[in-house]
Amino acid sequence: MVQSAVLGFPRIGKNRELKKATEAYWSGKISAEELQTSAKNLRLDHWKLQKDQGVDIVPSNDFSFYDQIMDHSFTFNAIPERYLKYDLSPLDTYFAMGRGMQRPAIDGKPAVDVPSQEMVKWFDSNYHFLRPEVSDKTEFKLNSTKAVDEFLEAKQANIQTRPVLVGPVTFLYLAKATKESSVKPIELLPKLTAVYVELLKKLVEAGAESVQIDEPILALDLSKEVLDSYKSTYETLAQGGAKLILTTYFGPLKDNIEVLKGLPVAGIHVDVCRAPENLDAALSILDDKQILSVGIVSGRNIWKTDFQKAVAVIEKAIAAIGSERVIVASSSSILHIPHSLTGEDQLKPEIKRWFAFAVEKCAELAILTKAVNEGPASVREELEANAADAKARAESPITNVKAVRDRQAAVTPEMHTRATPFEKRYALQQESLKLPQFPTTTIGSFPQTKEIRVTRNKYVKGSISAEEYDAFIRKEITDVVKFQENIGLDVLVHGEPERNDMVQYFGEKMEGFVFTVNGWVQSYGSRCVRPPIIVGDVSRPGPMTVKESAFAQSITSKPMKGMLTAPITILRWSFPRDDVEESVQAQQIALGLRDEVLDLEKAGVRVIQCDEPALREGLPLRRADWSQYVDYAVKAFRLATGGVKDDTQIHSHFCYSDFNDIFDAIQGLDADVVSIENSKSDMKLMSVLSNYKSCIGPGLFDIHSPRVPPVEEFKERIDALVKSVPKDRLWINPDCGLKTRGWPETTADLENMIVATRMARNENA
Ligand code: MET
Ligand SMILES: [Zn+2]
Repeated sequence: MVQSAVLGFPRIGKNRELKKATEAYWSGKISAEELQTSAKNLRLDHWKLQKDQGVDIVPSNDFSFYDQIMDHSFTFNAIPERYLKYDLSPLDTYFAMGRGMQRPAIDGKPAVDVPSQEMVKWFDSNYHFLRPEVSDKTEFKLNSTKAVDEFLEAKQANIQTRPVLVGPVTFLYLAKATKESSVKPIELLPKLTAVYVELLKKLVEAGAESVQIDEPILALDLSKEVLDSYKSTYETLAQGGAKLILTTYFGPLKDNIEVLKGLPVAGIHVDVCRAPENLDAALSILDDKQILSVGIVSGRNIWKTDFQKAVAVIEKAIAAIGSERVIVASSSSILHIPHSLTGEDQLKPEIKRWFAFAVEKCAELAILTKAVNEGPASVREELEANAADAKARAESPITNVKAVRDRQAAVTPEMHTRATPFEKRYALQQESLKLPQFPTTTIGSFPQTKEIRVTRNKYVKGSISAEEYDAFIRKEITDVVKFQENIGLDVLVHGEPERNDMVQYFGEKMEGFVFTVNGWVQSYGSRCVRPPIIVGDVSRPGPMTVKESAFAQSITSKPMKGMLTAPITILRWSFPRDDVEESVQAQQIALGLRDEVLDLEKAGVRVIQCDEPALREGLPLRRADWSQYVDYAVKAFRLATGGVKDDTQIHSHFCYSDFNDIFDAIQGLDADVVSIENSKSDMKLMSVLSNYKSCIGPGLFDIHSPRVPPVEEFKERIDALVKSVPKDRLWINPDCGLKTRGWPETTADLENMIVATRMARNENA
């Protein structure tokens, strides 16, 4: 009999209960015991929920208070010394690793001041993990029995679970060596694997019938050294006596499949949503007993699974190896999708029927499994309903809008190109904008005060009128403009007070998007996001930002920068469609933005910024796929911005990433000025900066921190930059928008930045 399996369930809870409980604990409102109790209740709820939907194999140890990788660092005692010296409780040590800790001395306990571990994106998802830190001094040992405890907790509730562990090769591959250590993390595999064996033995003793061991790095380009390590590592792991299901996801295994051949594991899981070819690849290397777990229900998007296609794939696996050896599974953990569709009553029924969130995906797994075990007749109604939903979606007018498609068909290469090369048009812009050397600017948003949020909520709820809200926004803009004039910034912004979020704001103004009320997904720790969903062809019915930007420009003689979110960021921070290529969706968004850019220009806005912070994260996992992505991403930006006059200045902005990999792409955008987050990266951008051909503003202060750098520090940074960037190409700005900061530090930061800039101008005139 085929069995169904979920690889990991969203842990934050239907109404973000976990977020609320952990934040309450952090602020001292509830005790550690109360926090543990609510976590335990959530775990139990989630196991029951999955069982109730009919899932056979449900995961345990997929729960985490902060991040699953950090749980492994903690479990295996990869805890950097700096977190141990304060004698914190284990739970507080753990949270300190995740979010840092700063508190004054109290009751004879010393003051604590320790930053968090480094946070990194989980492959190409929007989930973030805390990068493990190891050194030759790391003493791997079992520091926590979380995996065993959670297994037993479920068992006590009469639920047999399959514990999830992140595999040792993936763990060390994602780790970094501590500053003091020169060890290559992967060299520590033998030591770490020995402790995994101990843990596996404990799980077997506790009654675990099999263990899911995740090795997602197998979807990456790997060195021979890493690939070779699989054999010895898994031979050692076999001593643990557990039936291991080696689990891969997020992409094609390609040649990496070879290292799985002959490994002493009970089975292999592959993602056939992202890479259908994984099915044949896996079938070709299994021995005659190994299980194949077929990841056919996507853990990465919110679309209903096409049952007809899915059944055909599963049947193929059954035909090859027999139903006893096939598992029907989610492609990856489903933590990347919202909890459930229940309560999303604002969604039009004709659109809601296209979606399946986590709970609904569990039901899908059960239906598919029944279909292959008992025959299609056993779930006829479900199969028919699913086919009808798919048909309705394919035929829906919103998924194929003629006007949008016609416009796409008429896009010409010239539309991606500014009329005049940078050198020449920049001279014209200088003439018209009359900016000093080292022009100063900000990235767009100013502090989103409580008053702004409260007033916006009132407007959304209808308790104030559109006129009252407009007047409020105008006053906010006026204040921010005056502030910038007073402290002496050169290129001003309107401050973005009208925006809830840089993607949602545009989604709401365009056709083709829908929004959930409760579709939260964990991004990192207790932070959750609620991505818009792209459901149809995207277009822009009318101006989105012109009113605010034109007003802001009308009250100052300084240049006002119009502020837009660029195509890839809108696409990446939404749930994209799965029925149309992402390149097509990016182009649709770009055409809408193009109209906006031209309308801004018409309204007298001479500087326009299109933020593309998500450009880096869209890079495919395999290098061979990069150029195709970069090509359409760059084209989308150029299509959005390429139609302006020579003396209209196009800016772009990048943050949250390591830019080395996309520096050519950034150059390819042909923007006149780019600002790049830089302050946290120890100015490591420096080496590439000198090669940049247009203007560049490396961020001068970290907007995530309330700390205000003194003037001297700003001056040092500017001096360092002047050495690598041509003097007439350097712009001065913060790392990113200021919306999460308060006014006092914003004022102090910007004042110091401007004083230092003036000093630098005097020295470099
Ligand atoms: C994450 S990038 C943010 C850019 C946006 N213009 C802001 O200033 O907030
Ligand atoms: Zn930013």
